[in-house]
Amino acid sequence: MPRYAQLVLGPAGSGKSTYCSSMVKHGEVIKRTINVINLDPAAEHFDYPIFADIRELIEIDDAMDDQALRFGPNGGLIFCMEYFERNLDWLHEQLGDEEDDYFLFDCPGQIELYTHVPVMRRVVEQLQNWNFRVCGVFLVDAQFSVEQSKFLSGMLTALSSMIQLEIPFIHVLSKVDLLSKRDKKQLKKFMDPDVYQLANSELSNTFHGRYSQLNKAIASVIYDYSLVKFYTLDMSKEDSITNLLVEIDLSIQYGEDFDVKEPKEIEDNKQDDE
Ligand SMILES: Nc1nc2c(ncn2[C@@H]2O[C@H](COP(=O)(O)OP(=O)(O)OP(=O)(O)O)[C@@H](O)[C@H]2O)c(=O)[nH]1
Ligand SMILES: [Mg+2]
Repeated sequence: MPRYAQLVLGPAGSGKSTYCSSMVKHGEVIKRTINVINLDPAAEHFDYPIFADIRELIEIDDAMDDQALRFGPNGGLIFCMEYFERNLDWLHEQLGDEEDDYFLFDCPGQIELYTHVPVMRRVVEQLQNWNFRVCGVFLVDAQFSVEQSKFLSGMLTALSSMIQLEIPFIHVLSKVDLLSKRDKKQLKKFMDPDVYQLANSELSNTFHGRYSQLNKAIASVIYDYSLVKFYTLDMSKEDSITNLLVEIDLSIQYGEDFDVKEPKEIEDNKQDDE
């Protein structure tokens, strides 16, 4: 039987840890045990119970305080993640070997880890070798996505991570509860976007004329892949989390291998007949 994992990715502050905590709470409501593993060596506070924590293996201060290494925060993070990559046995041990387990990996916010450093790719490959079905949940703060050019930029980052990791991706615009009515309306237009139309809608004075050519060229890359579609997430609404989890479950075929359980009444009737 497979196990399931969501890699929770996205830029710094996009709401990854908050998402993990909300998913754990939602899991309690729907009677699904969801375990969270912290993969951020620089993380400090958690609102969720930690199943395993990379900081037990290595933490950011180990790389920054070491007199021989003397890394800053970003170099230190890459060093820690490369150390983690060389010690994936630690992760294997933490994961144990229960069937049907469901894990969320709360990842660091440094975007280069998904776009061009191979660490996360190796983690994905290893999880797949351990019989995990893995999907990426890529969060982008909705507040930075209500302008066309910023939305395109978010899409591009998501797309390059998706290409690098080669797993099903669910793209999420987070923190929708913080948007004004007007911004929510604007965002709706982007949800299943015609990217050409998006790029064309920039203003057309001289600067914007050239800028819009660039946006159009970028839009055509996204359109050619036709892979990036965003879902919105409003943590204040249970439906929003429910709908998102349905999409994620579909992407990793969660539950497809479960035994079909008969409704309790049918089982009780059967027992009565015997
Ligand atoms: N209103 C609102 N605030 C949110 C939401 N998600 C996250 N936040 C807030 O945004 C800030 C950053 O959230 P985190 O969950 O720590 O973001 P992160 O992506 O884990 O950040 P890093 O791990 O530092 O990259 C916190 O102050 C959260 O309370 C949301 O859906 N709604
Ligand atoms: Mg976090």
